Amino acid sequence: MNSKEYPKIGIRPIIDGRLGGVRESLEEITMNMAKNVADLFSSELRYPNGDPVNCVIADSCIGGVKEATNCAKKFKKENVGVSLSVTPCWAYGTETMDFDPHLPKAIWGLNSTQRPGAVYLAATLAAHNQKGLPAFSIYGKDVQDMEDQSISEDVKEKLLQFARSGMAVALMKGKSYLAIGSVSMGIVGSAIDPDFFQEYLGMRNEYVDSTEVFRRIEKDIYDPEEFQKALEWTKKHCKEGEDYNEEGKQRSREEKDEDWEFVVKMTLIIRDLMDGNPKLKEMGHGEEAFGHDALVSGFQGQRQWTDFLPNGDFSEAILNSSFDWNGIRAPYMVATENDSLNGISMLFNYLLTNTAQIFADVRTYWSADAVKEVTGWKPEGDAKNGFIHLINSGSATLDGSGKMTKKGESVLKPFWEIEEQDVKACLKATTWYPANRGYFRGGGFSSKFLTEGGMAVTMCRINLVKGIGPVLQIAEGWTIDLPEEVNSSLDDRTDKTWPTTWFVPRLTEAEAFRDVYSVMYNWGSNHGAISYGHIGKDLITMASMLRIPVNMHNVEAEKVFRPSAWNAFGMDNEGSDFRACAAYGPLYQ
Ligand SMILES: C[C@H](O)[C@@H](O)[C@@H](O)C(=O)CO
Ligand SMILES: [Mn+2]
Repeated sequence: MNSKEYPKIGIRPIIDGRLGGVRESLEEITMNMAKNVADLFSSELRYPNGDPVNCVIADSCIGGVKEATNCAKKFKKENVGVSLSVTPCWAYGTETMDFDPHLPKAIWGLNSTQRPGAVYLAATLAAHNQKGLPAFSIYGKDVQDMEDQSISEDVKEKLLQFARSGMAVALMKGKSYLAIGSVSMGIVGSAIDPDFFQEYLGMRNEYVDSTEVFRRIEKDIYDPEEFQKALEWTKKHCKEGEDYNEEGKQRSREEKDEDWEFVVKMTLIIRDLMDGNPKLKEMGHGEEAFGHDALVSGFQGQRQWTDFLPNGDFSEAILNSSFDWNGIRAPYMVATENDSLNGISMLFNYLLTNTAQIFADVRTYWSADAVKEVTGWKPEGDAKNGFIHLINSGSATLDGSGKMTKKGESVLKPFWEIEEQDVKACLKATTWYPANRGYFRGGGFSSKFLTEGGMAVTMCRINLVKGIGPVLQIAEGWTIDLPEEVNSSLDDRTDKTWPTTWFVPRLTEAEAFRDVYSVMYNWGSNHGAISYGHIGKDLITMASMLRIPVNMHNVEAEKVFRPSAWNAFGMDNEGSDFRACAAYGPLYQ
């Protein structure tokens, strides 16, 4: 996507409008605050295509309503999706405030006592709160001279947390979730709730029956040259594993070769359904060339498709990875089992980090005693309190093997930081086993890797709860390594042809994080979306922008950053989150 098409961050320099000395003395300082923040955002934040985030500054400082409305017009024209007001001085709250009900907004009032920047901040936040337009408050801890135009570390952190989360909100607006197929095995997340998408995320829902994938395979509605290139790459880099199906259930070599061709075609077609492909227009398929403008999709697969056709695991895994036959590229967000709520959870993580995502069943809690009982090994170190087995066939990115490195550490990274050796290492760590024919009667292949331990990760999940609406749950923690024989023993008890991640959440005093068992027990669904890094604070900030309450998290209290209005809903932060979200209702209602 061309970065000009992405939403921008709008910056509003707010000034005391009194001419005859006051305003004149502040013009340069105020405009410089805006320019410095714009430089910060463009240097620190990237769009999903890797380009620096674009900022738009109002044409003039805003001292009154006329300049405020001029700025609003400019922001609309420039596709501004996030709004930040900055000021070193007093100004007139309701005359200068940002009135747009859909723009995530914040105000930075400089803590410099020569002029009352903090007073403007408080006065205007009061206006925002009274008018039901919640805004984030940014105010530095230490007084700085007005002439000191640097951005202190604590202010920088808040500005970036706000901007990352606001940009994620803006990037979702107007884009689609594409459901390919419908409900998978009674998984309620694959029964799309269009009101959630429309009212909370500002997103559209697109639907195609799975037969559309089949039609395009049958009618060769995909790029034949790319198919050949993709098949060659797949044969060379995607090593097939042993067939663990019992004798009578194994597909012949010929059938497996046909399956490889089939799943490669599925991959091209699912991508084209999401993004479109101009090549299809050249081939005379003008309508198919458009695609469905989907930022995220879900493939039902089970059961009707997989009961007679090769499964979607190859397609989901490759599309979720940051590379394919065309080289290193941004990952696609594709949910297996068409679990749209886990697809959105993956999308939240992705838009906040620009890294590929692991889709997993939250499959098993292993207590230390149970591990000792089964393997003879008494868990120690990070595993001593037990751990959770995250595993699902299909949508786990191959980046999730943790074979990419940065300064010698296992990481997942934005595609523009990935190097060829990272790709090779991930492919080498992945084996593609013939699909379990008990589950996948139609055959296909499942990706298998074991995630490297020692990575900070965050698992999240959106759940829809009758009477509340959407709630978000978040568990920060780490991946862990188990001794080889312990890993094999536990993994072999499950589905050894699927990707495995051993996960330990950070434990806290909170009930749901009292121990590892409680995290599993309180998880609201069979699935979770796992991102590299501890990104819980950004998820919490973003959720508050969307008015989605967070029902469970283990993020340190000092990192929780929500609109100032939330404070008015009580002193218990987590309870006030629910009360505020209920009071404001969905962002796009
Ligand atoms: C193959 C199996 O049906 C799996 O798809 C099943 O265990 C799930 O992943 C359920 O979420
Ligand atoms: Mn699953």
